[in-house]
Amino acid sequence: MAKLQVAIDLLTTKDALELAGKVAPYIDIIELGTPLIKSEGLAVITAMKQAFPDKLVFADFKTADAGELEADMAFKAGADYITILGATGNATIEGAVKAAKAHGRAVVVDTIGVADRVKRAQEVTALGVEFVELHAGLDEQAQPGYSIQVLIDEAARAGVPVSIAGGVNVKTIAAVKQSGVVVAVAGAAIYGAADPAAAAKELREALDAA
Ligand SMILES: O=C([C@H](O)CO)[C@H](O)[C@H](O)COP(=O)(O)O
Repeated sequence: MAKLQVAIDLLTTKDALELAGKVAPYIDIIELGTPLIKSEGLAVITAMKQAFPDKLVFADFKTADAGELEADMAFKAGADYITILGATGNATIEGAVKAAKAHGRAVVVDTIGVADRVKRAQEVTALGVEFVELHAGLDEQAQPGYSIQVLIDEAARAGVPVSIAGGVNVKTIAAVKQSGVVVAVAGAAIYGAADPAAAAKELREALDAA
């Protein structure tokens, strides 16, 4: 069963906790977006895990160096997952995996900036990461002609555990699931909705039905 991850790209702990409270019944993983962590620091991770101990908390660090140190910081704060950039060297990913093993947690590799996402996903899976996020970030999504279909096609041929992030919504989530992902990530489709709880419920139902 594919998991549903809400990406919270809000800027305050208060707003993030409020959103999580609305959508928690429908989601498996709570992602604290990179701007949120930069704005609020490690304390937002601790606050979220304390408020939702039964949810998996995903710290979107997008680490590019000092993998073991940053992963240790995220896990000590309460994160279940940390993201490391796939565009960085293997040593950074291996360091984060070492910290994850020490804490009993997991590393996710984010493919932002990677030219061949499928090849890199296969390479880093061999290093011990939990899954790879095939990701078109907010700036890439804003480019003319962007389509999530490229990520869906890549997921279908990856042959390793992947998630998709970058425009997942109620229209695309069935195709996202059918591509074989282990996690579907939805940010703006939930936090940008007039009724985030209703949006999360609709996504949950569409994901489970696909
Ligand atoms: O990870 C993200 C981005 O880099 C900013 O932190 C987004 O949360 C992720 O791309 C989700 O995107 P949308 O579902 O398209 O909002």
